[in-house]
Amino acid sequence: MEQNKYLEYLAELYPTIEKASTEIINLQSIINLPKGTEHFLSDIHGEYEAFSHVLRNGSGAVRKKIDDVFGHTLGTAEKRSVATLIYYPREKLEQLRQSGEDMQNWYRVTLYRLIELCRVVSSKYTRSKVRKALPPDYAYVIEELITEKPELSDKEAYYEAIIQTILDIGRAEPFIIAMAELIQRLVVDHLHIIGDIFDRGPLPHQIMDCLMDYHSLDIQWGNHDVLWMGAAAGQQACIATVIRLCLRYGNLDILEDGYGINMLPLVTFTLETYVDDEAWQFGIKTQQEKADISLALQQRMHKAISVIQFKIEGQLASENPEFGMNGRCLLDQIDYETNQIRIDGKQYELLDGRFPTIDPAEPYALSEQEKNVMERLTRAFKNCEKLQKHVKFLLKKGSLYKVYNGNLLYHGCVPMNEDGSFMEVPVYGQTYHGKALYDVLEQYVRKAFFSMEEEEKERGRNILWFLWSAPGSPLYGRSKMATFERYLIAEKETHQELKNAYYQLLEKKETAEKILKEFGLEGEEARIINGHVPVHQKEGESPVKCEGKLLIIDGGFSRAYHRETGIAGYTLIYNSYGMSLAAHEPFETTEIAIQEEKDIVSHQIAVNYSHKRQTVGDTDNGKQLLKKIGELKELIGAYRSGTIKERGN
Ligand SMILES: O=P(O)(O)OC[C@H]1O[C@](O)(COP(=O)(O)O)[C@@H](O)[C@@H]1O
Ligand SMILES: [Mn+2]
Repeated sequence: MEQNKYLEYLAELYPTIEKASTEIINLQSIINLPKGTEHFLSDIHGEYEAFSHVLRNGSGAVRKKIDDVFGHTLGTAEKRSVATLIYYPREKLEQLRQSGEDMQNWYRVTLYRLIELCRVVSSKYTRSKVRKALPPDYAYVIEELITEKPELSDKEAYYEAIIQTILDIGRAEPFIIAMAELIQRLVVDHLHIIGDIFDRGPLPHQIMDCLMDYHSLDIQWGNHDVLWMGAAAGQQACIATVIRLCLRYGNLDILEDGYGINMLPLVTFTLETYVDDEAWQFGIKTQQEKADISLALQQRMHKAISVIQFKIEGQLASENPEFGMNGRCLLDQIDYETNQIRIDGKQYELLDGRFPTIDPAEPYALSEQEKNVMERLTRAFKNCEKLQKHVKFLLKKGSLYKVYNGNLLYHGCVPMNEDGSFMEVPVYGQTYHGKALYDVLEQYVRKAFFSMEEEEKERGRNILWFLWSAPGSPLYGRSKMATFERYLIAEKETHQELKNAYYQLLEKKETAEKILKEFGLEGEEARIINGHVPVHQKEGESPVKCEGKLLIIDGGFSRAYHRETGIAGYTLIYNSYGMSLAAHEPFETTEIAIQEEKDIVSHQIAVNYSHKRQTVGDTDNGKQLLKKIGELKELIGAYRSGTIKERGN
């Protein structure tokens, strides 16, 4: 009965045997095309320029196409020039014009080369998909140029006539730009962002704008992303932490200029409360003078907001004991007379004991002024249109994990015990592990934004904070976040954030197999793609774990971590021949990338490679299409057997 209803519904869309048959033929031809290229990036951390570069070069995928097409006919330098032109067409054209190049000749040669490339990169897609990707102004001409025309007897003359016209009417440059952008667009079919778009670097808002324009993507939230989502939802510990991190990295511009969130409430409060406090322990990492807020003042604001954060976090940790964050309740362990603190039974000297807003009798209570500051900031975050737009997008395209074409994608870990069993994590009165833990946490994230019940909304907001830094958080996966200790205690032993057992267990293949099974994946080809932890290439660490079943691709975009990792990091490409990791050199600036024609992909590591190309039929989308073909065949059967009548005229 149900099936019949479905066929009736399908009959509305394909009212005749002929229409249903045509659709089957169309779908079948898509299924036989090579699988589209997937591109995986993670841990971008506000580094817009480096991110944008890697997006443009497709982690080496554009260069690979250039090699395929121009193999021995172009030298390395020329290929590099073509690559830079495709990444930065406008800038490259400008540079050439100034260098005194014979432009007419260069236009002609370049147009031929780009057409050649466009033909190859578009051959993987159906005409209709390519058509949708074409820039409207040039759609018709480009389609003419890149489509094979066996019926033409003198193809050369035909193409030459079109190119000559483009040159004659002075449209070579916009045409070159359109072609370059089209190549970029077609080389990567789908993008995966495995978390941590925000914090540390200066331009996360521009990354978000760029992602919002991208043709096809999904996002697995990282702990830094949920932190910003929490702030947007009005969760005050998240708001304080977001501001603290912006101050720590000299990134107030993100808030003030990027999002238009005014820091005046915090500035006035700091000026009144921390007047003669140098706040030495709260230095700014990437020092940026701002016209209106001096470094000295930023440092004090940094202290002011940190103290607010410690207070709010202490309250939350004791109101939610099951979050396992009692270790964050440190303010009541301080002896305010002697400036000592007790942690795990040991006394430590505090590096800074001046806390003008802390009442030792009630150390977690915000002072009246602090309350006022937080109320104003909360309003500003909640009313910030741009931030709300970005977070809506994160909710729409994002999730805590994703199963895509046989791979499992997540930012942090699946919390485990040392014996390899999944860790039970309590969430509001019930415990969960593995996939169920991920699912319940994601539900709460969505409740924070969409629930109609204030209590559930509040729980959801607090889960965003939990996800940021709790030991049971799959996005964080460390025993504690030692923020207080790092600022205020010299002894390094207190700074230790122990990684969840997962990270040790990664050396064994069974770990990955167990996790994949938990998420419904099996077989040789299934893999976990993970972000979050930098790979220490300098010390010989490999991004390939669990005998190839798990790949850690911390993109290492974060400049602050280059010293530690030795290279900028890894990204991943999964095309129809298999998967390969791209290792990146640190990115300097866009200007240098253009001037010196630098690509920053240092080498590629094949993870698995096969000469038999995977087709769309092997992908999730392909399986859907195959299902649809099956249904259409049934529909045709129903037409033929007379159970369903053809309709229309
Ligand atoms: O380098 P910073 O700014 O001190 O940040 C360190 C903090 O960031 C964290 O590493 C979390 O960020 P990641 O998700 O990027 O690892 C914490 O574990 C640590 O306390
Ligand atoms: Mn992270």
